[in-house]
Amino acid sequence: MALEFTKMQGLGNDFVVIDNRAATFDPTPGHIRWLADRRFGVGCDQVLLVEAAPDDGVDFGYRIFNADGGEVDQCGNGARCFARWIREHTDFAGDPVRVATRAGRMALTTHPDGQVDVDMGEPRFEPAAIPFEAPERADEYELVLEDRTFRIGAVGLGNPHAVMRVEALDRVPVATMGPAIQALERFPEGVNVGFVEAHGRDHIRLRVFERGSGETLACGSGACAAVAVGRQQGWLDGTVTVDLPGGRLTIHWPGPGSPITLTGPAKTVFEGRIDHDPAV
Ligand SMILES: N[C@@H](CCC[C@H](N)C(=O)O)C(=O)O
Repeated sequence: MALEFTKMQGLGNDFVVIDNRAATFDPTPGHIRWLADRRFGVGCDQVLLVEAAPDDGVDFGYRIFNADGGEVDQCGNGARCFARWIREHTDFAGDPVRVATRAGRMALTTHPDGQVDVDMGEPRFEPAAIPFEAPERADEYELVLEDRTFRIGAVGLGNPHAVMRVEALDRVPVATMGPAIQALERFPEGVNVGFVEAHGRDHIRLRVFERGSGETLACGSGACAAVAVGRQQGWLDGTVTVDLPGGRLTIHWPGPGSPITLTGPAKTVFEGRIDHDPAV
């Protein structure tokens, strides 16, 4: 088996994108881990499949796999790359591009300057919708890690997020705290963990330790999660500039009852073809 792919990135969160509209690729977790492997495969944080539309209400289907092989429901930076891939590889001219994911439907709007807007739907704060184990919905929850208590916000963006506000982002041990929070049984489907340093009401710095991929240079749904939690807790406004290690996103959330949108770049790095490793 040989696979044609496009390598793409959104602020350094990188993707192997495969045209699967003809449904010829039925990946196992082993296939995904091989494609995502930076030494034995292509290398990426997530593998994205472009699929045929499952019904008349959308233009395409969109499947997402983390580097560890697990299929997940949402990827904001991936959605921007997905929209750019559609513009570069098909003659589809509809605007926005409407896609179906396991998390629901998304609308993706491409701009001539390379920026893409993603409608990520309404943030969900009910614990069952995240999912997160808590006796009742709250703006803040306490988490105990090795006898220390930390305060987090929890939110669902089609995928689960924990958000911790910190004073000094560069001093946070993201590589150990991220996995420790992910391992808590209170997140039955795992969680993406964001650490946020606020600079006023309209600007934050953010690092995200992603479920299934580790710390990435940027996480679109994580940026939406950080802004949704900050707005819900009352320390952020409705339009926020988010600086991640890989670059800048703009997030807009008017508040409850409205969808949250993210805007940022998406780029093709190269096109390639990889022969199937018979050991996979
Ligand atoms: N990088 C993504 C999120 C990808 C999925 C995530 N790791 C999960 O398991 O939910 C983004 O930009 O949103």
